[in-house]
Amino acid sequence: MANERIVIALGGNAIQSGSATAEAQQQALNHTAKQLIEIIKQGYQVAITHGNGPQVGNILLQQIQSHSEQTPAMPLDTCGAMSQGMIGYWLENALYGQLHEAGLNNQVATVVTRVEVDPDDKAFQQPTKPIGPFYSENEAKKQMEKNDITFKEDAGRGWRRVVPSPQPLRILEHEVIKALMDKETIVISTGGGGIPVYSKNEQIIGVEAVIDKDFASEKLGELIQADKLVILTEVEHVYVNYQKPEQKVLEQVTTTELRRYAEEGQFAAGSMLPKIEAAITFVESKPGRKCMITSLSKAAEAVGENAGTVIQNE
Ligand SMILES: Nc1ncnc2c1ncn2[C@@H]1O[C@H](COP(=O)(O)OP(=O)(O)O)[C@@H](O)[C@H]1O
Ligand SMILES: NC(=O)OP(=O)(O)O
Repeated sequence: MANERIVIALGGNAIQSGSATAEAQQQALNHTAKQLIEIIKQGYQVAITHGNGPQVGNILLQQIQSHSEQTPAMPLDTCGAMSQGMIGYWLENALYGQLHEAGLNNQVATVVTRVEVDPDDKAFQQPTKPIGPFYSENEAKKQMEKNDITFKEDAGRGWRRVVPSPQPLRILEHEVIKALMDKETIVISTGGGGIPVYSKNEQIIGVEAVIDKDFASEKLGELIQADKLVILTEVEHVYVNYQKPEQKVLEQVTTTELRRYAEEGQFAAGSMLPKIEAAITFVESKPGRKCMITSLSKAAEAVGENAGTVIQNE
């Protein structure tokens, strides 16, 4: 519906669906932009957020591999900022072409976004967020012995480096994002969950972590007074008994039902569970708010509640 404000959170496959080359990722984003245009055409004010797990991990690895006195390695928060700039740049280019083709004249802007976290968040004691490439168990264990870093198995897909993932508390740039949206600008922000920072003695200090982009997108949705949060991922729907013979699709579901399913352990930690938690928090933050979880190809239909899993209050 025209003039409704939505946050669209792009999952990993919207950016990298195969090779990690710049060319391949830009190609994936061209396809993504095409789908996003179908939503923009409907007249929504759109804020786009995105993940950065593969990209920030690769940037960090490049820092470590080419570290020297002349080319010192950058810390993880700075790598997060680099990933926001890189993906934002690619997506701006992709949207520019697609907007032009559709005869739309919206401006697009990427906002480097800092997100405040608690430096004492218990997440710093236990890294959980997978980033970068996948390794065999052997290779991961060798690297763990050599360096002071942690690897974990990631959803049956291989081993990945894990880093702390604190909760987002406040988005420092949310007023800027809102002001740009008021002027019909399509805003790309809060990339990779935002750059984790904390404040001390009036100073902003970056911390080495990667925030979950679904939690940060939810926070953004509340702060910019969005009507809908649209979480795009690989699957068209959320399911109960996922990948079991008795798998059941969820089309329209209330937060009460979702909470019950979550308690039953229906949603995998680190993949679907954060999306479910973000959806519940967003929908319950204000009457009338809705969240859709679906695939990129169903995004435009899901916004109109004609596809995907639609989560709402009773
Ligand atoms: N109950 C469930 N219903 C649907 N998908 C699920 C469920 N539990 C786990 N998943 C998995 O979660 C994945 C989405 O998480 P992930 O790949 O981490 O997200 P992102 O797209 O943000 O990178 C889906 O592709 C699916 O494989
Ligand atoms: N930061 C973040 O949540 O990235 P992914 O969605 O790519 O894991």
